[in-house]
Amino acid sequence: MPINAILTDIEGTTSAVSFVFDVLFPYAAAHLPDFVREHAGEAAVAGQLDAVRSESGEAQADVERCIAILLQWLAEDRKATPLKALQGMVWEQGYRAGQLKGHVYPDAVDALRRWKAEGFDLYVYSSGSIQAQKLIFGCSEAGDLTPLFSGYFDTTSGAKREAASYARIAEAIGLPAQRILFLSDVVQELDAAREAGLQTIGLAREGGVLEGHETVASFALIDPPRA
Ligand SMILES: CSCCC(=O)C(=O)COP(=O)(O)O
Ligand SMILES: [Mg+2]
Repeated sequence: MPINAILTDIEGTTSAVSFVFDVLFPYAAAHLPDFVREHAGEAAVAGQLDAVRSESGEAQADVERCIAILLQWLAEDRKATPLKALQGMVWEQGYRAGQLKGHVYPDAVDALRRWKAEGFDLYVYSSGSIQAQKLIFGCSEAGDLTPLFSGYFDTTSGAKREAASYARIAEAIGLPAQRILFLSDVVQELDAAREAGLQTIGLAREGGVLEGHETVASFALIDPPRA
């Protein structure tokens, strides 16, 4: 079945896991506490702190307690939407200051450019917030890659291991699910996407197989089904 659109994960797929774990997460851990203290009175941050209170079940948590909860979630790599939103805000400062540059594998850059030129519509689905997605591609080592993408999806569309999230995304894209190819390095995400009807290819950059899915080590080896 030919596809019209490609939906890609970021961490472990277009970009190195080590960039997220060794650069982005430590940057957030170092700067998030002061960022939250400085901006806690502003609506965008205050709203996320309310979401932290709600998701943690600690309705009375003050700003310092919210920071402690956020740092705990960060250490656990919990894909909590308020943490992800605040990380995006903190990383924005790092990218704007030139302290961060987004890592995107050269094979991913080449393939995304080629697929876009061929007429495929490209989308991103990551647990990182949409702001964080635009930053990693917009301030990447390969320059501004955001003109390649037609849309971005994050955990506000649902969790990445749930089929309903992919059904929601297909509806938002406006294509039948089977016309969308999803790329990821996590088998549970590929399983969920397939359950929703999307086509799937796994990325195993260190080699190996993502059980039940066609698996490649590089975007250079992906040949999207064409009409
Ligand atoms: C948008 S870059 C930061 C990635 C991130 O915060 C994360 O949790 C990775 O999630 P993914 O769904 O891309 O594996
Ligand atoms: Mg991933």
